[in-house]
Amino acid sequence: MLETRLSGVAVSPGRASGPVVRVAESLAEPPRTPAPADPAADAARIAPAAAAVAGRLEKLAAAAQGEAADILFTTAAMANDPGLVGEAERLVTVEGVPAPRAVYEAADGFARSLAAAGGYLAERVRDIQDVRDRIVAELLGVEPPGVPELSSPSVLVARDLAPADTAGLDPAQVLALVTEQGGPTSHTAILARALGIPAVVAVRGVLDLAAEALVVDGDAGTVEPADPRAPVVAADRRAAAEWNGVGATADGHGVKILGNVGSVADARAAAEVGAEGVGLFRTEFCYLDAPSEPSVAEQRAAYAAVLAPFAGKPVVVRTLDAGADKPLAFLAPEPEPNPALGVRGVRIAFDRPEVLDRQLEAIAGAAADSGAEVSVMAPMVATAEEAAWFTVRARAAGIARAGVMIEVPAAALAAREILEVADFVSVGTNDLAQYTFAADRQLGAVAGLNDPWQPALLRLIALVGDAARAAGKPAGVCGEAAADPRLARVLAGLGMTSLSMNAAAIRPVGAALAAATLADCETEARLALAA
Ligand SMILES: C=C(OP(=O)(O)O)C(=O)O
Ligand SMILES: [Mg+2]
Repeated sequence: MLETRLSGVAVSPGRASGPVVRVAESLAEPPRTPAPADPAADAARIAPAAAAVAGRLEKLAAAAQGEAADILFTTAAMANDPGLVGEAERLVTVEGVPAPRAVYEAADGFARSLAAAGGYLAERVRDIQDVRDRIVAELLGVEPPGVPELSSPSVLVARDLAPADTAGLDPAQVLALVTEQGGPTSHTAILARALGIPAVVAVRGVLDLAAEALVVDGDAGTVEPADPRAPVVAADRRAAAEWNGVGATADGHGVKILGNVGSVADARAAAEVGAEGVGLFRTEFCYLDAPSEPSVAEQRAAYAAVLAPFAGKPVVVRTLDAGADKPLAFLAPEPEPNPALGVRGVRIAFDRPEVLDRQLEAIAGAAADSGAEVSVMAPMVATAEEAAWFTVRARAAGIARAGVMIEVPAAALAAREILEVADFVSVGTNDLAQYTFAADRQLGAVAGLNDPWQPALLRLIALVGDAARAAGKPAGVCGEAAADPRLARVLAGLGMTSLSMNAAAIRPVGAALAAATLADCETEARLALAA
């Protein structure tokens, strides 16, 4: 066991320790060559590999409960499907394809048929891909990729995790999350915070650490080996700060304290700790796994459920921000060399306005159903023309208040013109930092640049604050910068009128603002701008 303490970037608070479970690397597509020397013998390996995978899944299913058990039993049955095994064997014996590749191709054929069938069957595509990867891994004698089923509370260690994997984690079983890559504003980090799982990202060398157990400090950003025999320690997830629930400075200057949400659980958590509304509802988080576009009725019901805890309160619903690190299967663009600079966010809507119009219709319906005071905003707007295009469409859908996010430097520089057409703006500091510093928010190696205290970023936010004051319209921050209690005061000093954050940050940020006057905030802002 190495006696090393490793450092990374703390992204989700809390301290926890326990046994390590590693997330296996994703498998490369198996090659079609060389052809097997003895096709009959190679084909004969497939059925036992499939049976072994099915057996393990059945064992997990027997230990699980409810929906998880049903899903595992169904997946086990897929692994043993004679159609799948038979087609893979045929590819080996008739076409001379090596067994791992044959399983890969046979499963993909099934996946395509399921996708074409649509509806419930299309939702099984991921399951068949999971089965495919497990059988291929079995044939290759390696660990299957993805997050393993956890039978007891564990610390997960991964190179990186997809947002869909993180969203599916069970906070009762995942004590903490450590990744070797990833940045503080990556969506995996955001989801870990929302789930209340302590997390440290960009921990160089953690994959080489041979420790059986780890202590993870999500406040200090450190990871160190623990005694594997020591009892498991789960983080205390209660927010401690005192706050009276009214977003304001000590001298009564109002700054709304709002929640960032992506699910019903997030919305309930934000309402419980006293969020005054929602400043960012990431609608795409509802559909990270969806194989096809949800209908208007489905979207309306999903959004209404998230809005329900905020009846009578302001809620900002962001239209789908698909692309880059949040791919949605039904809005996949043509392959691009630089997805973060490509067709993502509102840019997808320019090509496919009907998808946006259906979403706006669903949002208007959900507003009526829930009684929340709903506004909409568009992600990744770059110019005032784009802002005008969006607000016209939103109003045509019957949504009275329409704003845009400021997350591209060009939009911060054009904030005055944008506020001539939009009712409000909200600064997405995660992307604004990424694009200002040309530093990928998912990359641990450049995490230092994606630091919202950087004066260059704060100067852009100051421009937005000035434009909002001049226009007499609201400007908020809904990026992760708003969740830092000290930075929250700086943002208020720069003219931001609302701050939106994960549930765990609401009380500490509310308390930090209440402890300073507006003049204090402005002084802190001046110091930070000049740092
Ligand atoms: C809030 C933001 O949007 P997201 O993190 O979802 O990209 C942001 O970019 O700061
Ligand atoms: Mg963004």
